[in-house]
Amino acid sequence: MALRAALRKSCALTGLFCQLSSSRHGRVCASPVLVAQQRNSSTAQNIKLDFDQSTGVAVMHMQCPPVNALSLEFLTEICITVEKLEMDKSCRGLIITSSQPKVFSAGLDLLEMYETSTEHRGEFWRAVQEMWLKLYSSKLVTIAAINGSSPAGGCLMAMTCDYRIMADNPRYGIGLNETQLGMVAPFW
Ligand SMILES: CCCCCCCCCCCCC/C=C/C(=O)SCCNC(=O)CCNC(=O)[C@H](O)C(C)(C)COP(=O)(O)OP(=O)(O)OC[C@H]1O[C@@H](n2cnc3c(N)ncnc32)[C@H](O)[C@@H]1OP(=O)(O)O
Repeated sequence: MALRAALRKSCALTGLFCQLSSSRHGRVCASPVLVAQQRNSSTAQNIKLDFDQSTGVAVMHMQCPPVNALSLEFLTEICITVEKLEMDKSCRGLIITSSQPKVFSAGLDLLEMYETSTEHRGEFWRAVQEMWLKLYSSKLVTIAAINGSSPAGGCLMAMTCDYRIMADNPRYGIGLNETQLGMVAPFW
């Protein structure tokens, strides 16, 4: 409850709620650094992280153009970001959202599965597993602020958060479409 009260007070979250409600109708892996300041912001390759120490709430903006497709590198970056936040005792909550217009995440990066080696696909699917397990088992309160379409792996990511809030726009879809794609998630 205390955290939720803090969340309500958070300017970051207020901004996000405004954003959500008003919207009706070759990569290098780098990790963000948290420094002890009242409010700080850091940018990695595909993630912009805003952390407000007074509320303990971090906002992770996914900015992996064009559609936040979850590549091996991006999945790794997400995991490292969550791990770093978990190690910071002043961080209690994490909001995940997108900087890309109209899309929260297009799900798994299809190019990781097309004409790649068996070894690569194994590594990729293990990273998928690690990402959702990390979010699902995180001690942080996690919220997906879904400000765009979120098919397949994007939906998985949202499902593994504690709470989901989605922009009210009929153009934004969410759900698992693996059957349509003829895809079966492998044994890990
Ligand atoms: C809580 C417990 C949980 C337990 C869970 C247990 C485990 C369960 C296992 C679950 C397994 C999950 C498996 C997941 C699989 C996947 O995620 S496969 C990927 C599926 N994704 C899609 O089918 C999405 C396809 N994309 C779209 O529908 C649209 O692109 C969009 C996201 C709605 C955006 O539309 P729009 O804004 O019109 O952009 P586009 O022009 O369509 O696309 C822009 C460029 O982006 C490229 N792109 C789109 N999606 C992907 C992708 N997924 N990977 C790679 N690239 C993608 C697209 O090709 C365009 O590229 P260019 O043509 O070069 O511009």
